[in-house]
Amino acid sequence: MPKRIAVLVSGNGSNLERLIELSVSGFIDGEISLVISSNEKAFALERAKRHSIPSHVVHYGGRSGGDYSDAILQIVEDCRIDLIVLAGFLKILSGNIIERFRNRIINLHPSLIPSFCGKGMYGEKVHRAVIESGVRITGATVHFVDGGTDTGPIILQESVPVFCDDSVESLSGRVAQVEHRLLPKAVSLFCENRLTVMGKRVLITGGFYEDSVVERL
Ligand SMILES: Nc1nc2c(c(=O)[nH]1)N[C@@H](CN(C=O)c1ccc(C(=O)N[C@@H](CCC(=O)O)C(=O)O)cc1)CN2
Ligand SMILES: NCC(=O)N[C@@H]1O[C@H](COP(=O)([O-])[O-])[C@@H](O)[C@H]1O
Repeated sequence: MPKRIAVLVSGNGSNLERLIELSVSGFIDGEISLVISSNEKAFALERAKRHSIPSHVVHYGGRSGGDYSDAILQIVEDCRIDLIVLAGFLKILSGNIIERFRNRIINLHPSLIPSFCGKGMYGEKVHRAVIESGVRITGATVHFVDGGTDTGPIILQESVPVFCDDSVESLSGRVAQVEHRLLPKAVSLFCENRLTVMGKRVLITGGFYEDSVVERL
């Protein structure tokens, strides 16, 4: 039975678009069943509408983090969601949803965690910090979500070079190209039940990513 996937967004939705495309093509053995946005003006909502995917806007509205997260939990449980994907979602989840969806919430972050992450580090702020730091390598990370911010077990990462003449726009565009491959791959592995969390590590089994003795021979 294909997994039912909810994608949580706050902005443009280019990663949502890729997940929809690769779900429809069959690369992802799952259905994008629901989109939830924290921002009523998110273009990602237009993308959901164009693909006839049900969507909700859950306004933060000064609620506590736990109350806000509970509002989202109610919606995803009513929709029988199996996997929650945070694709540019800018609110920190907390409380019951973290436990009820332990190792079933995947987040995309535009750096190589544990660098350039945590509270206040999102979107262009990440790329600006990377450029200003002078590092020569950045990248993208897909990880499971826990009660902390960008602290959950890492599923996949891929590096991206930082060029000396990079702007926030040029760097974010290069990282986005990697994100548009990395996130669907992680979602696809989840839907194929190939991810096993052991402490802070994620084991990928049953194929190309398998970290097995055979592959080391
Ligand atoms: N429990 C978790 N919730 C979320 C995580 C997570 O790792 N654990 N990841 C974020 C996504 N994210 C980084 O990948 C992230 C998003 C937003 C922020 C942040 O500082 N947000 C501001 C508010 C921004 C706004 O509303 O415009 C804040 O909380 O003050 C940091 C990291 C999604 N949820
Ligand atoms: N810390 C969270 C964060 O910064 N997420 C980032 O928001 C962008 C969403 O793009 P999209 O709306 O086009 O998918 C992506 O680059 C994603 O890594």
